[in-house]
Amino acid sequence: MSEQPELTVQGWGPGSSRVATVAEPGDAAEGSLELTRDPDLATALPKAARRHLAGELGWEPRPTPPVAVADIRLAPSRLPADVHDALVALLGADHVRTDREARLRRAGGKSYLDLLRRREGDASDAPDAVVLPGSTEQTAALLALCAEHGVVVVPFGGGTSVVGGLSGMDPDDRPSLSVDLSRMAALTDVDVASSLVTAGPGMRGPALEEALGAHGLTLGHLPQSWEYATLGGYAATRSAGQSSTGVGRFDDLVAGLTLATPSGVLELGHPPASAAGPDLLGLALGSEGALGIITGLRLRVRPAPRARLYEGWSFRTWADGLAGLQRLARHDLLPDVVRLSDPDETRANLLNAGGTGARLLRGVLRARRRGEGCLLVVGWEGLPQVVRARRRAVLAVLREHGAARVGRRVGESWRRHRFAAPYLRDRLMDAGLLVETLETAATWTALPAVYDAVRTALQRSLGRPGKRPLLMTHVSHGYATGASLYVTVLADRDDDLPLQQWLTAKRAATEALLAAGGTLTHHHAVGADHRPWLEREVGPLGVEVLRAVKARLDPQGICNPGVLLPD
Ligand SMILES: Cc1cc2nc3c(=O)[nH]c(=O)nc-3n(C[C@H](O)[C@H](O)[C@H](O)COP(=O)(O)OP(=O)(O)OC[C@H]3O[C@@H](n4cnc5c(N)ncnc54)[C@H](O)[C@@H]3O)c2cc1C
Repeated sequence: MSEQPELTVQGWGPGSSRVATVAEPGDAAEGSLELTRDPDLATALPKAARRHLAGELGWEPRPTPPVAVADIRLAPSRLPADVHDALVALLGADHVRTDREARLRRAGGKSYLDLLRRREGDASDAPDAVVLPGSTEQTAALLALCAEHGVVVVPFGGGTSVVGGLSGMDPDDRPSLSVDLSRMAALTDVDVASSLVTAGPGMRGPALEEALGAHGLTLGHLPQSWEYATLGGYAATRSAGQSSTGVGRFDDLVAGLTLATPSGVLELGHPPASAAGPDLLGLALGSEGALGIITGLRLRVRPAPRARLYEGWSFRTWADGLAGLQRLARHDLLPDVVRLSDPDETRANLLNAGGTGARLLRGVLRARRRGEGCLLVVGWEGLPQVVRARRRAVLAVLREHGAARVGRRVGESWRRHRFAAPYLRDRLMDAGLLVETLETAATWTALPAVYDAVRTALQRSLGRPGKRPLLMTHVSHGYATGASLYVTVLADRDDDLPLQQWLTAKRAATEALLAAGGTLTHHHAVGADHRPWLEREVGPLGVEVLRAVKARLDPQGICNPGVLLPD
């Protein structure tokens, strides 16, 4: 694995045209996947897809490039000199940075709103300084120092938050530090017999998988942000990956962790299992830096898969697809990867894919006398005989629900391109588009209503005479009790009020999905953006309990005060 570059300030991937080489777990024998960052939309998106988008959205492609990075406005650092000197004494001068580049790179995350701000030249949410502790002890001392001086700390993992988790907002407007965890990024212990490993919070997915590969192990957590996101970030946001239906959400993969807080260090989690009171580990998972900083993780790993099989199926309708998945879920037959696209996403993906693969697929669908329908990608990983047996059990159920098999090429193509979409987003934003995603989860019973409610709300909010949004939805994580819904939204951008346009649409969608029985978030976390609705999910007493825990661990309220808890 080549060294992973830093994310560019205004988009996804590094600034250069060559993007990291991505070797997925188990890829060694087949060679690795290399993503390239297309310089413009014309090469990134096939002509048919551009035409389709323009027709669907009422969008006129137009150049809307970001301002030059050199022109991004950055206020002078407000870090008091005595705190700066104390930090240098604690961490060393190399690990306390107030330079423009360091601060800009840790300004906010990668939501559409974050990118809009950075593209418009606004970095008012940048930290006053960036510090890089190298151990739990240094992190604990750093927190004590910041608590004493009233300096806000915002843990920074990969910087891929899409819910404003790194905005550093503080009601008291105190100076803020971005605590970059990239120095704590090593695999420090491997216990093969117990399927447990210990790793630093700043380790990214590719580095972890490479290190585990040497021991014949894998974690198997593969969110779309896998190239950049970190283990600490996954735990702090309760992330879910593309194989989470099979391997579990990140929550399920954490056996224990170390949480440094201004009041001391907590060691949480006792594998394999414990009944010693309520599980305090659950308090740290999803705490988004508001209770302290995760400085180490014990993770549950598994043997690297010996076989991997991905394939595509086609349902005639969304309802058929949901019914098929529900049936599989109830009988504990769901594959490791399950991704059911609605008709709009299926059509867009077929156009976007272009090339021979997509032509072949369209041919297969025509031959089977179906429209584009709803594409289902399924994948199994593990021992060859187990993969074969699990697959056999699924095929019969899919066929009973009217699904037609469209082949392995489709599944393999999805697998190989599954990290590419964020690169395309930059190009779409360059051409005047609003591009954002949102997600929720609901029981199988409520899922159809949640789907309809979100679509209606977004269509109403973003529709204008001659213009309408394109809403592409998929189910990506299945449970016995329900599934997640993930919506990609494209619309012609309002060039005058772009932030307002999305804030209004997002508010409408959130109200609609909550009213229909969806959860506030399935895997992106609360951050700053979802804070106003947390009480709707956990109740007023639930918010009070969280506040009480925060008051005990962080009495000065310096730990990421802008996230999780409502004002
Ligand atoms: C293109 C794209 C695709 C994405 N795909 C997925 C996906 O498939 N699945 C998914 O779940 N999410 C996805 N996300 C969201 C994001 O990647 C996840 O939330 C991820 O877990 C964040 O990890 P990070 O290391 O980048 O954390 P950051 O963005 O750096 O931080 C996220 C939050 O956690 C806090 N934090 C970070 N590290 C620590 C720590 N060590 N201790 C305490 N708090 C900490 C931060 O302060 C912040 O509030 C995607 C985002 C993008 C931009």
